[in-house]
Amino acid sequence: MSSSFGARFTAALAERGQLCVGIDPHGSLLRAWGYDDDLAGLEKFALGAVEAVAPLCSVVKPQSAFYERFGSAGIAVLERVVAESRAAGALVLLDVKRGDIGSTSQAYADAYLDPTSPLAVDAITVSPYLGFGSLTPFVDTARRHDAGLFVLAATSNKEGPEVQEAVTSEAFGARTVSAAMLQHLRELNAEATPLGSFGAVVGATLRDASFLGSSGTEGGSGADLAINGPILAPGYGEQGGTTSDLVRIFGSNARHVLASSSRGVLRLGPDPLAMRDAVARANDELRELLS
Ligand SMILES: O=C(O)c1cc(=O)[nH]c(=O)n1[C@@H]1O[C@H](COP(=O)(O)O)[C@@H](O)[C@H]1O
Repeated sequence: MSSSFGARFTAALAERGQLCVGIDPHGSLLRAWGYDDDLAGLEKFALGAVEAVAPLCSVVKPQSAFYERFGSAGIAVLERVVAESRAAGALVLLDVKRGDIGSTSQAYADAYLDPTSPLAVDAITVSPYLGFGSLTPFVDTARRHDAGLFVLAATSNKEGPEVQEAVTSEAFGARTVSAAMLQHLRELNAEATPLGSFGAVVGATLRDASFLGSSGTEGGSGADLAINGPILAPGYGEQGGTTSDLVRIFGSNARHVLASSSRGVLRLGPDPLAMRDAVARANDELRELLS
């Protein structure tokens, strides 16, 4: 790879738009497409979705668990999803939400970020809740191989605030956990051009983004989300997040936001034209309102 993930991300969004489609083979969706919820169904569903949307999308995001449930044969399908998405010109963000003690994190980083690995992708999601420093092997490996990370900062689910809005002790800055994660990312991305490679996950569903502020009680969209890095906004579509929510939450940083929708697009299949049409319309709306 010749350029950093941040540079590839920036170019991909400029060329193809800000919608990411999640390739999440839910059993219920396989059945809705007329397939059995088995390995053959998984393969037809996942590769059909990739064939329909990957040529149009800047980024596709397969969620590993939906493939893992079929064991090694499911992982083999995931490998094909990765290869065929890349062949269609999309970046691949593998959603695995990994995070462990440092030495184990290194093994995860080798599995997903080293280009010689069978499951190597452009970027992965990681969880910082063993402490941001436990992600150091991911950061170093990503730098070495021009890959990217998306760190869970403020997730789209309603249970997240118990952990993410908690306020750290004075020793760690007396700010919300989410604000602390964003600060770490800001430091990792400092001075990168055109954009750093270390992204944040911030849900498109947040009703109040003020807890992302450095004080924990004020702030909000503008300065606090200026991490000079990519932002993944899941929860767009099926979970209720809209383009106007992205404008409200991300303010002037909205141009670095990748809005992610899985079921909202996939449930329009198996007709490829219906899925492509939904991607094109969402990208038009995002382009109009976010840039
Ligand atoms: O990291 C993620 O992708 C993620 C983070 C988050 O805060 N919320 C969230 O929904 N996700 C993932 O985004 C996808 C959302 O799917 P839909 O609700 O069907 O659009 C799923 O693959 C989730 O695992």
